[in-house]
Amino acid sequence: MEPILDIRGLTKTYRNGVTALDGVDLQIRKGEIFALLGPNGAGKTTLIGAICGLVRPSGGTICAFGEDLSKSWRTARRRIGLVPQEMGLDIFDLVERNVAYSRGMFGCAPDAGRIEEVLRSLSLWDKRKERIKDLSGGMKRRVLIAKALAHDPDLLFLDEPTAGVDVGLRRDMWRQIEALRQRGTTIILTTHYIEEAEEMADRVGVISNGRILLVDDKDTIMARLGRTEARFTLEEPVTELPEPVSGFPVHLENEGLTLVYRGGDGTGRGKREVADLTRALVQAGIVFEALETAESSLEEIFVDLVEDERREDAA
Ligand SMILES: Nc1ncnc2c1ncn2[C@@H]1O[C@H](COP(=O)(O)OP(=O)(O)OP(=O)(O)O)[C@@H](O)[C@H]1O
Repeated sequence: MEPILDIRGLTKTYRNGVTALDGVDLQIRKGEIFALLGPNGAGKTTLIGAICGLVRPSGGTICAFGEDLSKSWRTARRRIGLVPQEMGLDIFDLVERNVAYSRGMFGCAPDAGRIEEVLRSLSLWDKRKERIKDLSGGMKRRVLIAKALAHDPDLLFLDEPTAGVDVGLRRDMWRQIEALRQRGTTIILTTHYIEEAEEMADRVGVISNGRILLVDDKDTIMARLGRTEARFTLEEPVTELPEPVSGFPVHLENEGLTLVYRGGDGTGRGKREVADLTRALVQAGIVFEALETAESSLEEIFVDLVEDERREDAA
């Protein structure tokens, strides 16, 4: 299937010489939720800005809906929505009028029903006659989201939409995203809340230093890079590990009182090895009082990947 968004060799060097994008290749599938993860300054906002026409790329191509954006900018823009990180609202305007105006900006005919639907879904209906300046920070954020949805975009960008918002708004947000997914909207979001990416995204991309380090199905990433950690609290301190215990990926901590296993690959091998290790400990006469196990999260995978890349860059 042809991707809804096809980015090839995209580069961006700002006037101050900072290279924010360094040869980005990325294909987004129609209808998916794609989470773009990366540390501060990785290039996420620049990438979104380049696609949404806010940042002029230095090189490379962006095709959206099968057309080169540099040639068919106007038509593509109508089908793209953006919830930016920064507020850019006319604070003296009324909520409803501002959201309706946004729809018109994209060349769409007025549709009071759609505006009502959007406002209601974001709990803004009761505030529709208020001036934006009189709203709380979270409510202003809802207006930004409403503006991005007012023209029914096929491709929606959410640049850290839930940063600094309360739990209620975050829940509304994710409900809204789920409803958009049902309608077939393609969504690209950047987030620092990795548990949200874990929960919602179909695919995950990791960007660091303007380069895409990895793109894959979320489940594949978890399976390929996931790790199991098991910590055995021993009854007596141990100085040396006998065979076959020493054959497992284990080490001692806490002056020999804790035996730590780290291994597996997220396919269940880790859990099987921990079961084998438990038997090996019993056979070796090493008594343990407690056992804690944990599977690594997307967050740990992400941190490991970015740290690996930093080490490689430093070498
Ligand atoms: N207008 C600009 N002029 C010069 N440099 C810029 C500009 N905008 C961004 N940069 C630089 O480009 C790099 C990428 O920034 P960008 O905002 O795209 O990262 P980000 O991944 O969105 O970061 P964050 O998570 O902090 O929002 C950073 O080094 C940043 O300082």
